[in-house]
Amino acid sequence: MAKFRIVTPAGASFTVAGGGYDYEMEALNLANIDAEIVEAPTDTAAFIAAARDADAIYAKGIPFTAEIINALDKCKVISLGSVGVDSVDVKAATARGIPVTNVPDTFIEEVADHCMMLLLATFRRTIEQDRMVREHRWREGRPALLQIPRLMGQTLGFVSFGRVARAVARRAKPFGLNMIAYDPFLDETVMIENGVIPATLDEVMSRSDFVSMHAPARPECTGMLTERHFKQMKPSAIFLNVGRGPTVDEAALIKALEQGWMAYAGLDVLEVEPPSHNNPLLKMENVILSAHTASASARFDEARKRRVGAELALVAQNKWPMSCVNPAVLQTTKLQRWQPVNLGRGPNS
Ligand SMILES: NC(=O)c1ccc[n+]([C@@H]2O[C@H](COP(=O)([O-])OP(=O)(O)OC[C@H]3O[C@@H](n4cnc5c(N)ncnc54)[C@H](O)[C@@H]3O)[C@@H](O)[C@H]2O)c1
Ligand SMILES: O=C(O)[C@H](O)COP(=O)(O)O
Repeated sequence: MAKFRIVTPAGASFTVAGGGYDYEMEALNLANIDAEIVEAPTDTAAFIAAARDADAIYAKGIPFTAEIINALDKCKVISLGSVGVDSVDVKAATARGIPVTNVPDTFIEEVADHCMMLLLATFRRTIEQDRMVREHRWREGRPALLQIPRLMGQTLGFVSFGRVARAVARRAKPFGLNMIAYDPFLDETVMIENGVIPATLDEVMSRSDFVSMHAPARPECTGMLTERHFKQMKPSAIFLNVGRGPTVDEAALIKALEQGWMAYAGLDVLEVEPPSHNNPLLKMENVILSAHTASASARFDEARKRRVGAELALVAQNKWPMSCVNPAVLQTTKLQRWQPVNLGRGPNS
């Protein structure tokens, strides 16, 4: 019998250490799948030539456009090792009846930790304090620090209240933060059960001391927060983003920080990554940045690779994958439903 052929872009290994160990292949081997993972050139034409007869695509490194997806003759699944599915044209995959999988549960806790780190570091002015000591300006900045309010009783507002935001809310609760959230696709009872009061987007922007952005990079969320929204913020408020850069109009965010419409920002994600040398955010004192590394931990690389391997193994056995972002297509594939079934994050991810 022919091997189950998985095609992936060459050299697109993940940046955080996995020791180069083939966890995906181990997962496939454990399921007794006779599979091969073939690395294909990243140039579109060459990739298509190599991937045309693939049984599965392991998507990473390059954008999976409609051009690539429409050229796949017998692909049964496109699997991603990330939560965000913005690198795949899911609409095109759905039109071709190809399920797209992601890794929704593997590193939520790390991202939530990172968000809390940015919240505390921006609020308590960690970078300035560190610099003050190293530059022998012991307690020089103290008058400014004495303006910092008490964290307890401040309001944390979430834009989108998915898995990461809920994990942040669990961490923020013992700090005594009041919490509100805007999420048009989520049942309000989920917010209430998580200690968060449902609100409109305008209320989140205007009432929060921290606005934490978690919207997915769906086309309708691109540039979702604009100048109008930033103008609504309290001048003392802090903006956090561990979601996706393009969900924010970055020029408007820069203007807001320059004009004092808000006080500070903590950003793990940017509109263009890595940023250009002349991105003004890189020079701003009231910004803390990280390099889209919120998910990084010793566990994350292994966990997401094992999960990708498990999804590919299921499809190789003609079974439904566990986390499908376009679950409607499963009904039309030849893949079999099995128990327990988790339809994943559904159409709003
Ligand atoms: N910085 C990182 O390393 C990192 C790590 C993980 C996830 N992410 C990003 O964070 C995003 C959120 O992750 P998650 O695990 O919480 O996702 P999730 O799918 O659990 O939650 C997404 C939420 O967004 C809501 N939503 C959908 N469309 C919306 C809209 N138009 N307006 C407002 N809300 C809308 C959904 O109802 C859902 O509750 C991901 O899409 C991913 O891009 C970044
Ligand atoms: O969406 C995610 O899972 C994180 O942002 C990490 O994604 P990446 O590995 O594609 O950067």
